[in-house]
Order: sequence, then C-alpha cells, then structure tokens
Amino acid sequence: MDSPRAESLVELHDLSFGYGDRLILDGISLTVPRGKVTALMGASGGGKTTVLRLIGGQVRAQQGALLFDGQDVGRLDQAGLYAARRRMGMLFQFGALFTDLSVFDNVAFPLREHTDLSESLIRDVVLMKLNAVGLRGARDLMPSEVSGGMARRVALARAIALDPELVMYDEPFAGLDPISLGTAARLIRQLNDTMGLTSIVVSHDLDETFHIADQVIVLANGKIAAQGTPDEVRHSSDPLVHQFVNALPDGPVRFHYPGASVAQDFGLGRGEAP
Ligand SMILES: Nc1ncnc2c1ncn2[C@@H]1O[C@H](COP(=O)(O)OP(=O)(O)OP(=O)(O)O)[C@@H](O)[C@H]1O
Repeated sequence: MDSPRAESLVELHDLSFGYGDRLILDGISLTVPRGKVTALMGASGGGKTTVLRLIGGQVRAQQGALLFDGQDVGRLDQAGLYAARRRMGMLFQFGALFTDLSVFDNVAFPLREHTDLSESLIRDVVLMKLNAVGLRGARDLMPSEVSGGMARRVALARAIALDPELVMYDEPFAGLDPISLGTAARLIRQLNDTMGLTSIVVSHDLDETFHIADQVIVLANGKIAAQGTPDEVRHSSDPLVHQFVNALPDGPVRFHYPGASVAQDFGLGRGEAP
C-alpha cells in the first residue's frame, strides 16, 4: 500500500481565500489523487479558476494549506515556486498560441525557454508531443491555418512539452463543436493515462466531463457541495448539486436576482399604488 501522502498530488486543507474582503473559498478541503482525472465544477464565479491559481501559486490563501506533492505552495520562496510550476502544465481556455510561430515552434517554445536540450532532441520531443495529440503532420502549419479544435490540441501538446506531473485545464472545451469537444475530452483522458499524468479539468460541460473524470468536485457558495465519483455526484440528494447536474434554472441558486416582488414592482395586490 502506498502511504497517504503518495496517493494525492494536491491537497487543500481548510483553505480560505478572498479577493480583498470578498470571501471566495470558505475553509475548503479536497484531495486530487495521483494518476486520476479530477473535474472541478460549479456555477460561474464559484472559485474554480481561483483554485487553479492557488495551486499554481499565482495567489496565496489567507488561511489553511495547499500542498503540492507534500510542499505547501503558499510558503514556497520564488525558487521553490518556480521549481513547483515546472512540474505543472496549464492550459487555459483559448490556449493562446503564438500567432507568428508555426505549430512546431509553439510546442518547442517551452523547451527552448526552460531546457538546454539540443535542437535535434527538441525536434524529437516536439514530434512526440504532436504525435500524442494527432498533429505530427501539421507541424509546419501556422496557427491561422488550423481549426479551433486543432489549435486547442497544439496548446495541449505545448502544455505537456516539459513532461509535467500535473496538468490543469481551464474550460478546455469552451467554444468547440461537439466532435472537437469529444476529441478533446478523450485526448485529456488518454494523455492522462498513457503519460501517467494527474489532471484537473475545470469545465461547464457536464456530459463530457462526467464521462472522463474519476472524481468530480462541485464548488458552490465558497464550499464543496459535492465530491465523489461522477455517479455519486449525479445521484446526489443535495438540492444545490441536484440543480447543478440537472441544469435546472431555479433551485437553491435563484434564477431571479434578489429584489422587490413582482406584485410590488407592478403595483398589484392589496391597495398598492399603481
Ligand atoms: N483578480 C480578481 N480580483 C477580484 N475578484 C476576482 C479576481 N479574479 C476573480 N475574482 C472574482 O472571484 C470570483 C471567483 O472567480 P473564479 O474565476 O475563480 O470563478 P470560476 O468558478 O472559475 O468562474 P467561471 O466558471 O465563470 O470561470 C468571481 O466572483 C470573480 O469575479
């Protein structure tokens, strides 16, 4: 049996974080198991991206601890943080490729920036990564010549260029057509398994995300509303989670912004002024 420390790559312990006075995460605890795909879901503004920024050390929690492979990211100095970030790959929504660099050079970029590998080794690594995302043949194209789905896969190849242990995806499916979306989702799962990665996927796309995740965490109102396998979360009796997984317009999260009642606003009912 592995020790508990070896089983999870990321751990949040009673972590609270706010922007100024505004509390975003309120004493949350969660674990991201090694080798698994964890989906981070919840309503917009619930703090999902903030969790990724805390893991990457871009922001620090005001309370609690965030451990990456046993190290408290919030307490790392600059050099420690830099070393930890080298072990993480991040893929943000629209992958932002460098438009003046070819597909090949986009993937080669982090290798040229952060390693002393020779150009011939860089070539091998780049072609391996492009092969993993099915785009070895597209190496000479410019970003303007590839589709949105292909661009996302190039960005993915770039995110894994340095062989990270953890890959964080922030809404990787946004704006993709259903076929590209399915391809991207399968790729995330496949790369996770073949490269021995640990993946965190922030996504609003319930079906695809539930399909590829081992663990689903739903954030709501600064807390964890649900944490479990996709099946467990799908069948949760918690009203908030139920509203979320069934995409219901009304429930604990109200459709109407709080305000005066309809009767008050339209002067209806007992003796109210028109
Ligand atoms: N730099 C910032 N300064 C102040 N408030 C911020 C900042 N970044 C995010 N917020 C606020 O923190 C809250 C959580 O944001 P976050 O981006 O983590 O949510 P999210 O769950 O990822 O949302 P979405 O699904 O819409 O991307 C939001 O209300 C947002 O407005």
